[in-house]
Amino acid sequence: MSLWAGSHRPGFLDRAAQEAMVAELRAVIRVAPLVRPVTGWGRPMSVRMTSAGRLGWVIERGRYRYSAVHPETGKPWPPIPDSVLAVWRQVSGWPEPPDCCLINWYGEGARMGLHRDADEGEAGFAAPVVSVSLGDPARFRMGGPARGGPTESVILHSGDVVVMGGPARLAYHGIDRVMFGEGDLLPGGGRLNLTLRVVRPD
Ligand SMILES: O=C(O)CCC(=O)C(=O)O
Ligand SMILES: [Fe+2]
Repeated sequence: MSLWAGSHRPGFLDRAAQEAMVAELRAVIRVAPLVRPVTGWGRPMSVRMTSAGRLGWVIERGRYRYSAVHPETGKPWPPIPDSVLAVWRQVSGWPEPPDCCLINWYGEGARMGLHRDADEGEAGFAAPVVSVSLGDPARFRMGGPARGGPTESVILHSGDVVVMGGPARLAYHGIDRVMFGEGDLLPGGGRLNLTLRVVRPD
């Protein structure tokens, strides 16, 4: 059976809900600016990132980790917007709120290579990762638990929600490409993606 069964919720957010969420995210980004993390290989990622919540995901001197403060401002992350927490409550099936809302910004040409979300600790893996897409459509690729296994892809549109839980929680996934400028939610084009995670470092 496909890992996709039941996990992709196309059109979960209507246009008004998407616009309201973007306004809340812009307020977050004003306080916690987007940064371009540099990988362990010394290469800047094409995606720009920031976070909301108790913890944010950062790369510090090539090491991936969760931090209580923004890497440039040194300040705590802003709270996760209510509209985002509402999505988590509706789809996660998890009794507690997420600790981290990672905010990814894809400009023209940005992509994300196949990876697993694997920095949340064993207890964190028990909860699903919930992803929200806003703006331009993108080709999302998902495989299995092993690198190099078979993959399938799907186009994620603005307002779509994906739940990566159970056997899919530690599956490889990534963004092949963004159809830059094909959406009409964000003036000037681009894609915002949110991933909500429960983080319980071992
Ligand atoms: O942009 C996406 O849809 C996926 C983002 C992602 O996999 C991540 O931030 O870990
Ligand atoms: Fe991911």
